[in-house]
Amino acid sequence: MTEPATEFPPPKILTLSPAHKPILITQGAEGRLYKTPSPFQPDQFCALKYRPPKPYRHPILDARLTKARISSEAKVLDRCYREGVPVPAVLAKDAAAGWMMIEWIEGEPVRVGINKWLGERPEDDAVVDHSQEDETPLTDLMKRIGVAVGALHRTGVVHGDLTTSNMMLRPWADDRLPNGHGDKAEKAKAVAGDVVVIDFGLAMQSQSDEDRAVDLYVLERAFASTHPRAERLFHHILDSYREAFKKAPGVLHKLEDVRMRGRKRSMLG
Ligand SMILES: Nc1ncnc2c1ncn2[C@@H]1O[C@H](COP(=O)(O)OP(=O)(O)OP(=O)(O)O)[C@@H](O)[C@H]1O
Repeated sequence: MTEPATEFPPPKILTLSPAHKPILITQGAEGRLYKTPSPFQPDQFCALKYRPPKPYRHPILDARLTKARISSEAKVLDRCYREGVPVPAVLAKDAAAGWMMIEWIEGEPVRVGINKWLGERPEDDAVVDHSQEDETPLTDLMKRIGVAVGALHRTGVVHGDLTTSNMMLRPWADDRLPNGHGDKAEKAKAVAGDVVVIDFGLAMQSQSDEDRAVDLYVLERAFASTHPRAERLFHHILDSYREAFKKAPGVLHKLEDVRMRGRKRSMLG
């Protein structure tokens, strides 16, 4: 079998220091993500997002598209970072060469944290008795997600692909972590941490309620299919979004229409 990493060579920037071997983290249809020591602080890591040339595309068109996509993603990230939205900082970029270097976010995707919390529960949430369960750590995480999305929309950015895989849980320092041992404490630790939004490959600048509502709808649908056993808690995300973002009422009103259209579409097949 061909080793995927050798199909396309890594970008030149990653070959300059032979002592630092980049680690290929993911390889998607469009790009690859490497973890590599930061050239600015060698005791820290950074993430290098690379869009290799596509041999099936016309080279001039391909170069233009790659440059535009990297530039646009870096621009949106920069804007969010400057305005205090929790996203990775952009450290360097060479859009023409198809890469940007961003801050490495420690921790796991929110998807993994929520699934650890949910553990081995039956898929049919209705059969579970939640009355005896303290769900505060999980609902607190949902509220942090709503605050992060509210902050994003406040800066005039819509993400385009909000899912719990495109959010990381950056670990808290020990003194902020839930105390104790045993299953309950372990579950609480799984959903602890700051929410950092990643993957702005489909993001755009927009102030429209409709675009923001679609962003929330995408998250709602992704959440329901990734975490069906926590679907009844999704409203906590919307509640905290409403508190975090002044223009939320208009967006949430639009969300009703977007849902309606979604239902009609799925009825028509
Ligand atoms: N800054 C980061 N720090 C740590 N891990 C990251 C970071 N950015 C991305 N990752 C990890 O790499 C994975 C892929 O990253 P990302 O979603 O940005 O790339 P992609 O899906 O290939 O992008 P695109 O959808 O734009 O083609 C993420 O799911 C996450 O696990």
